[in-house]
Amino acid sequence: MNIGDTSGRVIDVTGLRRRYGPSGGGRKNKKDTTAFEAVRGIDFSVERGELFALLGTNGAGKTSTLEVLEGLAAPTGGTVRVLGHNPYTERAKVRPRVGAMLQEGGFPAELTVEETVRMWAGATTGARPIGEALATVGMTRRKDVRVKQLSGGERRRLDLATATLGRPEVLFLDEPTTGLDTEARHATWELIRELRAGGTTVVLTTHYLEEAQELADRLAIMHRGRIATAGTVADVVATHPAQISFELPPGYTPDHLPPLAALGVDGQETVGRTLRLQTSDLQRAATGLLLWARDEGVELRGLDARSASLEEAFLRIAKGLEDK
Ligand SMILES: Nc1ncnc2c1ncn2[C@@H]1O[C@H](COP(=O)(O)OP(=O)(O)OP(=O)(O)O)[C@@H](O)[C@H]1O
Repeated sequence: MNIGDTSGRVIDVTGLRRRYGPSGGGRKNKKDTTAFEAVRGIDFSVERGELFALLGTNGAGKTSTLEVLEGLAAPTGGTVRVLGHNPYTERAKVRPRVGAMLQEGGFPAELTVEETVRMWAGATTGARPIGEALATVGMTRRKDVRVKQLSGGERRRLDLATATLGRPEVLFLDEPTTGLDTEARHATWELIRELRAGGTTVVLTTHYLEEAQELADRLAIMHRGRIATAGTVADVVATHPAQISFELPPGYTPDHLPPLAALGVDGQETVGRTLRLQTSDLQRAATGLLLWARDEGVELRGLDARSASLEEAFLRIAKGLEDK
């Protein structure tokens, strides 16, 4: 029995695979006999009202995943449920309840912004008023401009206006702020936060780690078709070491320091006079070093102690997997 979406889980992805080429979908070129598996068995779920971010290197498989969730492509393996339904075979049940902002909106170039939104509203169940849709994305003053005359950032805003027109329960955003200037990016974040506060479940892909850090309740980092790590920002960051760096005092070498392993230091490197220490116990290592410096009566110039950032975690994951 299909019970629809009564639980808190709005999206359920199990063992998802997507292949392009002869035995999958994708390329139309019949001479092309190469197959490529862009998504290689991934699992994740998204709870109602959550914002889930898919991060990853170029070509990691984010868009390929999102297209399956949006019902635009069938998986070549695994199962996907959106609001309790198969988004591909039961598209008619799912489509009215979701909004999608694709990487390329592809609106008719000759229509004005307002005409575009009106046309879209005609095909959207329970569309919000056109004026409101334009106002939310800050496009009211640009309503009479033709699509072909819009800047890249303005097109993204128009994409967002149409994606949110039907007040969707689930919103898919593929790189929503790519090409936006800083102000427009922050305005878009604000809008996404408002939608989320109103109960919309959001899945977004992004290349901006700051965006994921700002918005995501949970995230997954994809690399070459697989999920390398997933969790809250804090979970992902916690699996990577914190760093302490400082200049060695004049006349000192690393050998003068207290035994670093006993302070919880797992790794170290020296660049010129600067020593960089990695630790999974930042407080213990920092306290030990500071006490040592006080007892020695030396100054640790340029002292910097901080947890890993999402960016560092991301780079380590990408690099670590690249090396394998
Ligand atoms: N129609 C297609 N035919 C063949 N290969 C494809 C097709 N579309 C995508 N791919 C390949 O699948 C892989 C994943 O692409 P996808 O667009 O899902 O990655 P992505 O994580 O969204 O990347 P980006 O961040 O660069 O947008 C890439 O190697 C890409 O070249």
